[in-house]
Amino acid sequence: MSANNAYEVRIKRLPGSDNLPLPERMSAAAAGFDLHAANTEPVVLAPGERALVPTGFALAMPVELEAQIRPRSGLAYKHGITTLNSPGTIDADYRGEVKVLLINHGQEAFTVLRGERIAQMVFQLVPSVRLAEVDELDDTSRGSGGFGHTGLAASGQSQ
Ligand SMILES: O=c1ccn([C@H]2C[C@H](O)[C@@H](COP(=O)(O)OP(=O)(O)OP(=O)(O)O)O2)c(=O)[nH]1
Ligand SMILES: [Mg+2]
Repeated sequence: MSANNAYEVRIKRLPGSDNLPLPERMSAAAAGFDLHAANTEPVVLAPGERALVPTGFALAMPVELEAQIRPRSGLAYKHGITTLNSPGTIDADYRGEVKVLLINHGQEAFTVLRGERIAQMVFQLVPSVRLAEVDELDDTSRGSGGFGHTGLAASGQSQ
């Protein structure tokens, strides 16, 4: 953390993206930085189609962080445009261009124009974890029940 209590994430504009805004928070306490599309030509997504849209930047963040690429609800609600691999994962050691995998779940074709805010990037802490292999796991009341298991005994129907 830096002096003002913020993690410093380095961001580098890639060639050709000088005139694009960097990712930006649209309100003071927004969780996400909106990402601008860096495609030079319009990208047309027919219903059901997907495309990897460039953003024009690369990152170097502290190892304890990841960045998640999440959909914008407005695009999802109005046009059925979302991120296919939601949330996308940007690893701390990734130095390539951040890209957004969009899919059109709507009924109409959608055109992605350069500069448009297509998704948002949320930074998250990733705890340091080490897997320890064992022969037996401790018991719990849930045990191996899952996938709608709770409530089955009472109603005969999962919820
Ligand atoms: O929405 C995304 C998801 C991933 N990436 C980049 C950053 C990430 O660090 C890398 C790998 O992503 P992921 O681990 O999700 O993909 P993979 O299919 O497992 O590829 P790899 O074998 O390269 O890890 O691709 C993006 O730019 N946008
Ligand atoms: Mg991977």
